[in-house]
Amino acid sequence: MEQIPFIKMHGLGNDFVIVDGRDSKPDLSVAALQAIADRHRGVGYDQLIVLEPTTAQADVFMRIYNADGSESEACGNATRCVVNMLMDEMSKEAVVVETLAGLLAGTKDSSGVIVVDMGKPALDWQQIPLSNAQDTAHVDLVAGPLNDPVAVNMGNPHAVFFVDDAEQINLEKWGPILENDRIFPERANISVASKMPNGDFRLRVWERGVGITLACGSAACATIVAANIRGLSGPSARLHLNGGPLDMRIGESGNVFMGGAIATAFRGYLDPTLLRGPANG
Ligand SMILES: N[C@H](CCC[C@H](N)C(=O)O)C(=O)O
Repeated sequence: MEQIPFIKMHGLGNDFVIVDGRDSKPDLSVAALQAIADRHRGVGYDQLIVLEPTTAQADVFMRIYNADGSESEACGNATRCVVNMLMDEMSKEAVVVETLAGLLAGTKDSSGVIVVDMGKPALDWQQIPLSNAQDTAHVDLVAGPLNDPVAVNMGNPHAVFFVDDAEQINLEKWGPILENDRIFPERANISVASKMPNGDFRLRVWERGVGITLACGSAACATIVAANIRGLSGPSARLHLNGGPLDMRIGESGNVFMGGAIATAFRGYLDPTLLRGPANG
């Protein structure tokens, strides 16, 4: 029976099963991805990451699956985990990760924090994508207490709603409704953000294909971009996610940089029964 080794890492509790497919690519069906994601019967993850060989000017290609088995183009927290892993493995000071969204460079800052360059946001309505022509700085979308989001593509689609108090929003209710709104033909990651008295932001995220997570790096990128567009912040801010803080900065080039904690939780093997899909009962 095939034994697939994995490493479990997380960025602020946004957790990843990372499989090294650089020598041989694992064959993971949607059923297997969902079975592995099950936190009771499987391993549990927000995203499953497969490292693959790269042909570009990069050190690795990173494929990203959500817990529902769908594929995503970008994942900020997993990029930081993979950068850290490859810096150790390759004894490099900086690592370039290729994703469906492009090449992302990561390195360690002077205090040991992994910082990745998440690239430039895309802000045209076709690039989000939205289903019709809209000003992405003020999207015509309402759900309960939420309205007037900023839409940002950071490789993947995001909608950011600024509210008085993000804690008060019933994200379990409105997240899935907005994720699947017809205005988002590829669905979207849904963020609610509120500015704190000290100029930081509180950010809660309903992730496309997952649900509420403890942190979402690409949503943090979308939020600093959205806050900057709305004049709510300058080019940098600290965002407080459920799992902890991310330090965000829009560089002079327009690229978005993100730094924060990551950790390795454990290593193991995917049980072959999981690879066949969900167990009965
Ligand atoms: N947790 C990830 C985002 C996953 C995005 C995914 N949910 C999607 O775009 O479908 C992050 O740190 O950026």
